[in-house]
Amino acid sequence: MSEQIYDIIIAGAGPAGLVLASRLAAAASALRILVIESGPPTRNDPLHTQPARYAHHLRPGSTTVHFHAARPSEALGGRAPVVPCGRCVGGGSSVNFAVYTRAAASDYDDWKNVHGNRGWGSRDLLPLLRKCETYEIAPDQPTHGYSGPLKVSYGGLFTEVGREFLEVARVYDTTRGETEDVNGLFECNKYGVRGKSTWIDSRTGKRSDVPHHYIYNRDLPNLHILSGHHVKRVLFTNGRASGVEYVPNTRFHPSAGNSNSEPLVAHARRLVVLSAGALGTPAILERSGIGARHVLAGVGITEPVVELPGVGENYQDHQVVFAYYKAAPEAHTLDGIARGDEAEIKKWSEHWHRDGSGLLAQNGQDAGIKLRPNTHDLDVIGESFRKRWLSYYAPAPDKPVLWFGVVALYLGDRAKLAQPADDLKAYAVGWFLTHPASTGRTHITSATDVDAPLDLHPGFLDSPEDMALHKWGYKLSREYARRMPSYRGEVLGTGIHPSFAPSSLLATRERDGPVPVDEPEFVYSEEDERALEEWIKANVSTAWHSLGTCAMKAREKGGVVDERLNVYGVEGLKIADLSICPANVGANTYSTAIVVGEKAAMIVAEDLGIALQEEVDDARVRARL
Ligand SMILES: Cc1cc2nc3c(=O)[nH]c(=O)nc-3n(C[C@H](O)[C@H](O)[C@H](O)COP(=O)(O)OP(=O)(O)OC[C@H]3O[C@@H](n4cnc5c(N)ncnc54)[C@H](O)[C@@H]3O)c2cc1C
Repeated sequence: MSEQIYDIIIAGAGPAGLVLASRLAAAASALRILVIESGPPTRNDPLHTQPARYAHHLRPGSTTVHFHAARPSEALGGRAPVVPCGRCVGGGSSVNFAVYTRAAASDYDDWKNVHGNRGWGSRDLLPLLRKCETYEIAPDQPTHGYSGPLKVSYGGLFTEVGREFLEVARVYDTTRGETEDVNGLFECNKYGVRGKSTWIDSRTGKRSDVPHHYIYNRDLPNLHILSGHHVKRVLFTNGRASGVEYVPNTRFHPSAGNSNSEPLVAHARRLVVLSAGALGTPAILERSGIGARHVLAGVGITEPVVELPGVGENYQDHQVVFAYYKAAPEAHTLDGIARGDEAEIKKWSEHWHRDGSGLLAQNGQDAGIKLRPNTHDLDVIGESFRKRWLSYYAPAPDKPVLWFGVVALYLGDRAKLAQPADDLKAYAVGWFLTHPASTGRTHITSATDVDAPLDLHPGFLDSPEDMALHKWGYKLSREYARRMPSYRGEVLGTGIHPSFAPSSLLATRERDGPVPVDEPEFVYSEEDERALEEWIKANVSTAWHSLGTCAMKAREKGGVVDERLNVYGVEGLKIADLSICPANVGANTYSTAIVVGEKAAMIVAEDLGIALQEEVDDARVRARL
């Protein structure tokens, strides 16, 4: 058995774990830090650095994403959803869609005031939200940063469907108005004047992932990243985390035998941090004997190290649905790149290499709104949502109810297409629930086998008010999409839209172009409503935003960590990833993962008595703004 000694061991190289590792390694050269990551390295690989290549990572057989199959769900009509998570150096930050959105201030304020975590309110986290970013979009915005490692821009090309979505909104929805900054934290329900921003560098067209901007570009000799290895469990000596057991990932080390082989050991003199994400971290804790007694007993651990019933509970996600429409042949979409069309990739690579522009420097998601219902919308949504609206949303005017917007590609199953043509150009008008009422859980099924599937129930649609919001989302989607000049009818195929009766006006048909913006809205019969519900059950899926499974709240309320990220009941063990979120955030989750990493770095630095370095202003960026 090989043994190694470090000061700090971090399990998982996702964005939160790597931000933490980078900040600490830069601040104290004497600290020896080891990060152990299940997946492969990502350095200078265009599949990671070119933002538009994200669909590649979601293909079957992907080596950079792990597909967690959940158990069949009654609320989904017996369907078993799949939750993919990034599994590579950078975690989700290296494979995600690079959509830049930020939570509502009140989301973080809830973490502080409702869940009792001092230091985690919006005013506490704002300096960290600024510290991580360089906002290339506009100068002097009060909540944005201008010297952080991660660049934020509009990307390399404004798609037709993005522009058209906003043009339709200006005429079709005159109630909400526009704003310069949809991500300023303190307001929502307005359309961005230029659309949506991205985690993309405007100068190079590169993805703003964490490895290339916090790790690979820095000289950190005291930081070692061991990729291709799974952390199996945490080791304890007299109630203190003293190291980890880990095994080679047989996918990258086939000669290592199986994942049950004799584990390797790394010792931590000062701290072990779990940063394996909302599905990885609770699994490591449970394999280490920390969790609910009945869950641990179920896998043969009869003597828990610490009994913490909250481990793996409180799972949350955003429940996304996409409704697809055919786009005009001349519209720019990411379909060719997503299909791996070499000529298309070569063409756009030339732009990308030349000046960071074009479709490869894009994510196809350049228009949308963080939406709240008005009085009329509340009537459309119906009574099942009213109570949640009054108790949760009405008192917090900065909280959206849906993210609603356009995505310039067909991301669905090609086997469902009526005509799986290679020249299909499509766009979705899709939505996700920003704070679904439904929650779920995840637990291990083996105490020893790191490759054993999880017992995962994400809980999609378990609460009826979530269904009501999805139905509203679809109704809006059809109305926006068919008014856009690039519209050429719905994408036809099996289950791509609800099975409305052929006599219904809503039935999908071949169409040549858009309807006038003042076209009357569709009216849904009871039969249409039923067809829509069945379709939502069949199509709602993860928004790839898992969180909350080791919540930061009081132990007696199911909490797993305290506000200093310490796991209850042991010493020397912290968690730094999205599993700590006590409640959801109304936005895509990358920015929150980075902020958790930045906050964890502050907390650990305070604990160890070291000073973190500040970011130095990038004068070149300032000159360009
Ligand atoms: C396909 C996809 C698209 C997304 N799109 C967007 C988007 O456009 N915008 C946005 O804001 N957010 C997006 N997200 C979400 C965002 O990327 C995640 O919320 C974020 O990455 C979570 O960060 P994390 O640090 O909590 O964990 P993760 O990113 O999940 O990282 C955890 C890491 O730990 C590793 N790990 C797990 N178990 C072990 C183990 N036992 N041993 C060692 N290593 C382990 C994993 O391999 C992984 O690399 C997307 C995510 C995905 C997957």
